[in-house]
Amino acid sequence: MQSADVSFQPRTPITIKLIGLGGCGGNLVSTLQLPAAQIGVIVANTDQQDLVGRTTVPTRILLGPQLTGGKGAGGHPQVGAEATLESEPVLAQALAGADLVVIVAGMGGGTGTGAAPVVARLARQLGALTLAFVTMPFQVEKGKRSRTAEQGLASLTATADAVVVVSNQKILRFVPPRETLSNALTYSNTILSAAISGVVEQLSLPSLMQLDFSHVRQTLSNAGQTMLGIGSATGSDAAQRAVQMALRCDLLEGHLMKARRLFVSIIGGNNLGLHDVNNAIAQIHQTIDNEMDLAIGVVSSPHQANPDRVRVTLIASEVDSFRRPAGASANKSAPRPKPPVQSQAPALRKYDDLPPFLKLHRRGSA
Ligand SMILES: Nc1nc2c(ncn2[C@@H]2O[C@H](COP(=O)(O)OP(=O)(O)OP(=O)(O)O)[C@@H](O)[C@H]2O)c(=O)[nH]1
Repeated sequence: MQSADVSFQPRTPITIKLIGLGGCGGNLVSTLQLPAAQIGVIVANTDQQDLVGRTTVPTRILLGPQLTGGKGAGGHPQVGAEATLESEPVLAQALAGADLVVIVAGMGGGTGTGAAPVVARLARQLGALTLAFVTMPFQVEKGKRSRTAEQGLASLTATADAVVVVSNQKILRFVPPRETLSNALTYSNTILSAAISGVVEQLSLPSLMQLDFSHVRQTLSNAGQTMLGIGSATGSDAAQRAVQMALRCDLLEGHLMKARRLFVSIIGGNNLGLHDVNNAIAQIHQTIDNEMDLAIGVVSSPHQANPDRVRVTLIASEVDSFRRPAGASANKSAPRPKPPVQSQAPALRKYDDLPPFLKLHRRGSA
């Protein structure tokens, strides 16, 4: 069993800019609880009313005032994209100096879908590692909205470094039949918020383990569409159980064993136990392929309300998803995955610490 050396390490601070696009993106970034001093939060929308009325984020950008007059994109991504191009100089100013740009948007409408690829291209041109967190629509929104969302996702995947997708429809499968649509949205927002803060907090707080930004950049740049796993637990072996949850997460689309790059964020409170973290990291090494490029970060967050809670976010990228020059073979350089290893770590004893959407699913499927 491999173990990890866990000790306090200094880290060069990086500049992070988080930008929420359209209604969904604006909602999400406005409600995230983040160590604000280190992170520049921006919301941008074609809808002036939304910008004025629904967020208190200080940096608000009206996209395409000449084109749309602040009246929204009317569900047309082409309008969202053109409005964003019109506002590119303002956006460039807001994003300047960022090492990491995190884009948040809902795919399927006009603004987020059209703006996200334009902002991703701009952020990369400015030299930032560019990650996008997006929702895909519910089936009830089907038809044009779904097609719009698929096209938007394809275009975003071609421009951002890495894209984390949370499908509203998939979340609905974990929600009891009588639950309201707005509660389903809350579940989806909880997952997205957990994933975003897992990355942003990890990279903005002092590190307990050596993880420099250049390694994160190497792991996530040109990663394409990724897999997401999240876990959360409290108690004496919280880190181990949270890691187990993330490794087995129902949200993971694809096979973790086929992943070639893996970013793992472990965030605890003031009571984070070093032996627990050490065992959790050993567990990750046991589960994944030795050839995988692995970037693990561990931080203890003073902002966390419960000092016993440990949160884990895992972003994995399969070799088939990497963006590569046309004509290059996907599997040529990929080492063969080793067969799954039977974990020697203790099995999950209870699911009480899981976020409710996963808890419901586990119970329902047991
Ligand atoms: N999880 C989650 N999804 C949302 C939320 N709001 C909207 N969505 C999803 O995101 C998609 C796009 O909606 P919006 O973000 O409101 O659209 P927009 O980008 O502002 O586009 P326009 O209104 O046409 O300018 C919707 O089809 C929903 O599936 C939210 O608060 N949470």
